[in-house]
Amino acid sequence: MNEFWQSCLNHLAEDLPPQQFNTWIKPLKPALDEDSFRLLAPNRFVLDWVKEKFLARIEALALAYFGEPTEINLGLGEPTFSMPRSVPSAVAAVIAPNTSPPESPKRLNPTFTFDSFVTGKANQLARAAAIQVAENPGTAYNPLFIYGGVGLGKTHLIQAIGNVVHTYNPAARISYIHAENYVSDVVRAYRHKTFDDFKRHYHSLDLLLIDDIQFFSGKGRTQEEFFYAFNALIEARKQVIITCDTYPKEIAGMEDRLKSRFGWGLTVAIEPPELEMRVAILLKKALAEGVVLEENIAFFIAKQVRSNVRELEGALKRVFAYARFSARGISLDLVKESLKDLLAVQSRQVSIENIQKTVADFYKIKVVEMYSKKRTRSLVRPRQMAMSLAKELTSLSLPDIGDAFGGRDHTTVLHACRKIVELKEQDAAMSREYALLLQVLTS
Ligand SMILES: Nc1ncnc2c1ncn2[C@@H]1O[C@H](COP(=O)(O)OP(=O)(O)OP(=O)(O)O)[C@@H](O)[C@H]1O
Repeated sequence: MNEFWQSCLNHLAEDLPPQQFNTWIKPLKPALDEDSFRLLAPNRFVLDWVKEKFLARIEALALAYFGEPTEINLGLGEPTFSMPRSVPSAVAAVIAPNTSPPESPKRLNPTFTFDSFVTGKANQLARAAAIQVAENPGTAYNPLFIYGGVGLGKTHLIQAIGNVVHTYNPAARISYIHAENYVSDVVRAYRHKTFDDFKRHYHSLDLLLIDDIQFFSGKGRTQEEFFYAFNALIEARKQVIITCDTYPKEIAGMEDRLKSRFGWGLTVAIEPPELEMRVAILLKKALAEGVVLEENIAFFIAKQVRSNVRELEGALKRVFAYARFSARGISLDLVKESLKDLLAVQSRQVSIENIQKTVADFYKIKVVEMYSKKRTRSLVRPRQMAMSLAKELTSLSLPDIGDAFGGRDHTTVLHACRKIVELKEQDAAMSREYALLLQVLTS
């Protein structure tokens, strides 16, 4: 069985993107039973995810290996994460009660909760990981690193963790800090020679939530201080949660030793919400203001505002304000009037030509190659990406899109859209590229 698992690991390491392999497959440990083959996951979160996404694949590998169907059972067992040597293994730690009086959670917004956070495909993994960490601070995933574009809910999610931890343990020392403020704290400590106080504060926390860490870029002294604080907290099994606009390895101007540490725990992405999720967010936000929004109106707004949730909220606020000032009810006409400027900008920006140009620039190919008949791999993928973005961002039909790509058939466009959905699910890099292009085109 051990030999099978080794061969299975080899296959999966080749098939899966490294991030997925390291997060989901590597922590599994084979357990030999009399008459069945069991894999032990370190926690329920990993167990459920593996069951849903990878079990069928592992069973297919078992069939190929043993030449007969082999049932694989999944169970819970000891974590097998290989943690850095200086870090104690992550087992059942709870936040230790403090001896000195608790600080109230710094700058936590009480409305940022898991309940008020709408879930969809774009953020379900990040939310599940956040819940896991909130329930097991310091032991589930440390650090938890959440990345994604602006206004997609990173701050909301990490503050929701802070709020849960505070509710479970009001004595926990929790600090939420935006990276820019952390930089200011370092500068202040430097000027007033108060690094001892600075260290005492940051090294004694139970939960550090640090937002938008890309702001540390190029700031050597800040990075050095953060390195010490990070090590001290992780070694003491205190939870660190970080958000960033990009994947750890891609943060420009960040020391390598920090980038590698950011990947020690779990790294999860938040992507721009899909249409139905945007509608759900609008309905929920409206309800929070005491307004029951009609679905067709929510769909209309959600179709126009695609870039991020902050903009979606902004559009909704504008509609509400317009309705109040003009003392009218919320109708489709009123929405169109109130969002007039925004709609004009959107329709100017997201033309199919714009999409083709942007995608061609991104992949460093010529725009004419979007229409050409050549089918080399280096052209096919960008073309499929552009078709899929055109489907999402314009109201053009499949045949119209096919026409705009050198007179291709609508089935080619459909195939492209499906292929991109599939690739986004399998390949983290692809998914990031898509999110990035979406954001560039709609911001
Ligand atoms: N899934 C969601 N459900 C409900 N509200 C959301 C969701 N995602 C984001 N929001 C709301 O959108 C607004 C912007 O979110 P937030 O500030 O968390 O984004 P961010 O990713 O941290 O952005 P930035 O990178 O600019 O800091 C907030 O008001 C937040 O409550």
